[in-house]
Amino acid sequence: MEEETSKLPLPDAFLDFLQTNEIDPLIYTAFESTPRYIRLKPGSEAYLEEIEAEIKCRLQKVNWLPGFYSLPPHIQIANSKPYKEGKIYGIDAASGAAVLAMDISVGDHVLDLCCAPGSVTGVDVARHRLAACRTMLQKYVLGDACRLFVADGTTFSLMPVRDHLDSISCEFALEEKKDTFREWTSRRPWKERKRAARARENAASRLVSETDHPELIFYGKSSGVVGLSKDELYQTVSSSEVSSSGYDKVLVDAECTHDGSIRHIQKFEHWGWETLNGRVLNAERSDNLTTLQLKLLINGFRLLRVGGSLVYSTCSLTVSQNENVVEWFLKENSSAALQAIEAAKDWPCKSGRIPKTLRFDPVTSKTSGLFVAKFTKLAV
Ligand SMILES: C[S@@+](CC[C@H](N)C(=O)[O-])C[C@H]1O[C@@H](n2cnc3c(N)ncnc32)[C@H](O)[C@@H]1O
Repeated sequence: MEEETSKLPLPDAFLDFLQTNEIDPLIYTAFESTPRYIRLKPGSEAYLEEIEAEIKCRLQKVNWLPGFYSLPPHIQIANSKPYKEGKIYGIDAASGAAVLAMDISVGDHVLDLCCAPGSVTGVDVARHRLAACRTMLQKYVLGDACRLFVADGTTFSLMPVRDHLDSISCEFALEEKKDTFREWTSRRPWKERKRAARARENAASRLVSETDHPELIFYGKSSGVVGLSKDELYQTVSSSEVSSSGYDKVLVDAECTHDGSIRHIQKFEHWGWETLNGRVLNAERSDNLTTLQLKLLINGFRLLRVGGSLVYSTCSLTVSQNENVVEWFLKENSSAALQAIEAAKDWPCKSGRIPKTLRFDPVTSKTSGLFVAKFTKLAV
């Protein structure tokens, strides 16, 4: 069979990076054969034929991932009616698998520590990306139980709003409750907008006061925020309380070099290959990223309740940002254990270098590259 050749003119510096990190450059030859994926919004199944007619292509059901369909990579969906109407999401199947790996049940409190621009309840350090996330929650009418905080995921400390907080609320209720959160509206009162702008200025100039809290840029009607006072929302709990009242599920889809995403690497054709050094290859940036990934994993795990599960993922295929982070984390955390991902039996992926971890890549999986590890928190 004739070997498929890359259409991407990968520069020598990038090929060196791949070689150093033992990544097969072959994956970048698959960019024309890797499909695009969509997820159908639950409840939109009846519109499947209509959607196919609108985007002028047949959707191929992804048998191993419920609700997902593949389509040829050249089909654009962003301007299509079903996308604008919120019937379909553009999301890679590997990212869908990472979410499925969390095994979320109805009623679970889920924390997504690097959420933008995805649409799970969460935290992100980049305000503009989180604002895009808020737009998506509103477009897909998904935000009813969500809260979105602009915050650093390495230090974020807020617990889910649980029943025990309701009992604390009763104490507050005895006093006159001032400054309680009303139903969220995009039209903030002038005073509030002014306060938020001041907080942002302070953060930018690092004059953050000790009362500076993560900025809440959205909350749904059923998120538990409506009726709370600021003190109640921002109260902290002891580490022993976290074991029982922490999050049931945590996703740490960490910032990384994105080298496993062919579509991301393809963008350098427009950005200029010379910018690759600053964005992907720079050794100092890689070291900083590894530190950030570890800190995000440590803090995400700290906020997990005992018995809960945390999924760590990156779209890098380097060992340093994946297996090395996992190994270091396990060595330092006796309450952390890797968990096999039950749903993965039928997934088209490989094992990572550590048993129970998984690797998706364009050649093996026909998806974007993704590393996935799942941990549970043991009582110690
Ligand atoms: C790989 S992306 C997440 C993609 C997202 N899970 C999705 O599916 O759309 C990583 C995100 O981490 C955010 N980020 C970077 N540093 C962070 C930090 N210290 N705390 C929280 N988020 C951070 C970036 O702004 C970026 O949005």
